[in-house]
Amino acid sequence: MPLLQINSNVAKEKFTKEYILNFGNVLTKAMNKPIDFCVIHVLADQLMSFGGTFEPLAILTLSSIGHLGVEENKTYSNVIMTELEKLGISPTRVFINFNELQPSEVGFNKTTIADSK
Ligand SMILES: O=C(O)c1cc2cc(O)c(O)cc2[nH]1
Repeated sequence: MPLLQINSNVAKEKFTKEYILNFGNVLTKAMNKPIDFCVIHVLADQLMSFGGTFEPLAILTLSSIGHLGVEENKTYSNVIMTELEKLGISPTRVFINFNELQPSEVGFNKTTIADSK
């Protein structure tokens, strides 16, 4: 659990392995899910503008089987944007799309998560 995709115009060098691993630990703790199936995919150095400027920004998708919701997503938004602030990305220049998935909608190990639990 879960899949966090980060698209950003910030330099790839800023997304160190240590930073990414810590991000996963902080996020999975907040989501109360094990880190076992957690994937963090960073697409850095992207050519992106926001509001007519090229100041640091990030657009994210958080996909998860369960554990998302109206109140929960506010907490995850806080946690995620706090981590991104460490790289100089203002919370006013971040959007997160929350994507709730069914176990049958995620393929894994030649079947789906629905069958592998
Ligand atoms: O919630 C999970 O455990 C979960 C969903 C999901 C979707 C995905 O595309 C992945 O690569 C990992 C993953 N984990």
